[in-house]
Amino acid sequence: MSNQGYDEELREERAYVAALYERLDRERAVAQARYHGALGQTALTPGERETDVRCRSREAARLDFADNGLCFGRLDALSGETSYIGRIGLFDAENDYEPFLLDWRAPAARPFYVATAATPENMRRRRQFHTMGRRVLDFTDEVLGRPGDAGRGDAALLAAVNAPRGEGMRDIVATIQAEQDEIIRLGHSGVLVVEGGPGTGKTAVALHRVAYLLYTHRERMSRTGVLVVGPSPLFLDHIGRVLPSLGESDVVFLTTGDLVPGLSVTAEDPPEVARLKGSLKILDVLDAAVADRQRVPGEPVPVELGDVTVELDAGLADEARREARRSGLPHNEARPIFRKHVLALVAERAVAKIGEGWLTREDRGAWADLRADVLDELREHEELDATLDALWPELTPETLLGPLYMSPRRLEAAGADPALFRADGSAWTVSDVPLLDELAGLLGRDDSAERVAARRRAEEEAEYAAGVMDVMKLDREELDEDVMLVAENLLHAEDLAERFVERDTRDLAERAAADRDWTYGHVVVDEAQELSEMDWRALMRRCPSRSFTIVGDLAQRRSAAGATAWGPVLAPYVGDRWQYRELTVNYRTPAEIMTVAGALLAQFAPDVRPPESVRACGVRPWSRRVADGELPGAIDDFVRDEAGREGTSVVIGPPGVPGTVTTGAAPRAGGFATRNPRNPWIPPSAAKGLEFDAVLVVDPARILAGGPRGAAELYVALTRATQRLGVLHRDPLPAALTGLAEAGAPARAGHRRLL
Ligand SMILES: Nc1ncnc2c1ncn2[C@@H]1O[C@H](COP(=O)(O)OP(=O)(O)OP(=O)(O)O)[C@@H](O)[C@H]1O
Repeated sequence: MSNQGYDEELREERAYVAALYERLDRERAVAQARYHGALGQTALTPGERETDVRCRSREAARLDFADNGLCFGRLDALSGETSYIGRIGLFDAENDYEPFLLDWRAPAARPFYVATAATPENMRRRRQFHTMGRRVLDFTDEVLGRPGDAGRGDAALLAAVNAPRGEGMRDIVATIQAEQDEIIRLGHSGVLVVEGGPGTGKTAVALHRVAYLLYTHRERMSRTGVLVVGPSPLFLDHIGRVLPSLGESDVVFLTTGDLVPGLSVTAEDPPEVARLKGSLKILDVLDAAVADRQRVPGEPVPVELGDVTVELDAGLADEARREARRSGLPHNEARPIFRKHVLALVAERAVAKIGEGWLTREDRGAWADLRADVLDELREHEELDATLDALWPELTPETLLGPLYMSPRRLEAAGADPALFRADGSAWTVSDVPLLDELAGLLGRDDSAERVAARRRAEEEAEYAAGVMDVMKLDREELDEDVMLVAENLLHAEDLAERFVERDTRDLAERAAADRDWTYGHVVVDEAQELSEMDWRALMRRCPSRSFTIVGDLAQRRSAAGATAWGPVLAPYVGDRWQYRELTVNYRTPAEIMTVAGALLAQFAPDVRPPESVRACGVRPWSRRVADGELPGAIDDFVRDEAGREGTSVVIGPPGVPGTVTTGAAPRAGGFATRNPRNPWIPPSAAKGLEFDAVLVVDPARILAGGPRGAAELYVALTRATQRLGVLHRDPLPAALTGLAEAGAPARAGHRRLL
């Protein structure tokens, strides 16, 4: 295209995109007006109004988000048809809803992502816009279907992956690659496992798949919501803006430590303990621990009644216990059965003793009367009540698990490994969370008292509503026609009562996160290699439809309880009915850094192929040996150097070093990094899933030696950088890292320019 032709087309594209923004503004004004109208709505019940307001506000927010990069490309078909592709769809209401702009998720937009020179999908040309704010700066074209032409032109992709990183992850709608698009739009509704090395876009793909599923199954998904599970609060924060930027909000973000409502746990157990707790074998321990809390008295317990004293002994309690267990109900729900049986058996003994010499069972009526009297007395018997509580206590997951850990006797009785002992029972760790979740089911809830109270409340409300109806009838003549109609339509006082009951006005994400029994329409599991068998069990419970996108990389696994293969982890829930896809291109780490990380990978996981970097950056990663006393100054140099550059940076050091934050906690300034809060020192575990423009890895040999999965931790640390990697080491450099360029001490006054 000649310069003049290009300029002419650019002018036309700018005009078209400007017109799209005008249309967007008009739609926004309408959405805003609808939102304000919903707020002022008086004809609806409070619950209906709340729903209406939420729906309108979501629509307004969706249009607001679309403002940023509204239209990013254009497709020209062989047929001569032209489509513009963007974040949302905009349609011509006056012309049969012809699209002005196609939503990236619409089927017709698919060729934009997958068409290549070799398989043009009936397309002639793909055009990508480079925009700033609302303005199209320029565009690049690819002519499709001409043999010999290069594949997809990567100018837009390279610009995106080279751009300095800012606050958190960005969406990739403008540059989704064909191998990613195939996964995002995959029709399979069951379990999908996506594996790929560091930086291959697993997280990005999983999040865009969520947006796609919400688009294609909007009705079902927005009722149930989607759960995204990530490795740490820091990671969830990092990815938190991607879905809102795609206009999606019905998504709950949790770590496995947050799965039980009311708890938010980040502490970890030592690897061996985590492995024990993470194995499905722990289920037998939990069963036995619950059974161990259903006891019989060691010595007979005297029960003193007005006329007689009888004994509650082991035989009697055991009979009641067997009866309660036979019910198959969870512990707390079987409790009333146990109590009822003990009372009945004690009452029988008491009646037999009181009636000794004058009353036999043949005198049925008199026996029954006396038994009823004795039962009344037993029900009010406080000491017996306390004994029954001790024999079959009401338990919560916490009051079962905490005392279990604190008692070597209880651990032994439950067949547990003594390594599970801990002095503070309630010092919960992330490995305890699925156990607490399991126990919630095993223990159940004795809600008989609540049910009686709820029935009473419902009766009171119905009574109140009946009173209202009476008043309405009395005032008939004074009511205007509309109200009369409403009144006539009220068939039952119960219906009216229901309208007085306060509606739950929290949005879906809040309701779902607070409800252990909530079941989601789809679950995304990120860094899935870290999850234990027990974590999977807790997650599967939350999605009975087994609709999962699972993304991970077995080579990056650090948890001793994590997965070593996907099949065995999934088999108990879906057999072999799951799909597997692989991502192979690294969009984060430049080739120079990946070569170093790849050498390490070849040592600890020789069968795994490192992903291929999409670009090189022309800068060799470096290393420098420092003495103990030099380390703080060398870190300072890095911090100072990076402070003068655009983008983000981090110092990753071995865990356990003073100033290192613990796994999962938000990074805070600490240790050597105190002088620049932009450069916190975090352990490799906390860096999982994150990325930074520049990374300084400290003491790699100590990271390697730091635990059974030290090599995987170092691999994670090395692959966080998008541009620059430096390594400071006090011990000799691990053999795998000898590919790093050796750097001398920088001149104090200047910047190190090796980076
Ligand atoms: N198609 C794309 N266009 C632009 N950027 C992309 C694309 N795919 C991935 N990226 C970018 O590559 C980086 C790595 O992506 P992501 O974090 O999803 O990788 P990952 O496979 O989850 O990595 P890890 O296993 O290390 O956590 C992100 O900055 C992401 O935005």
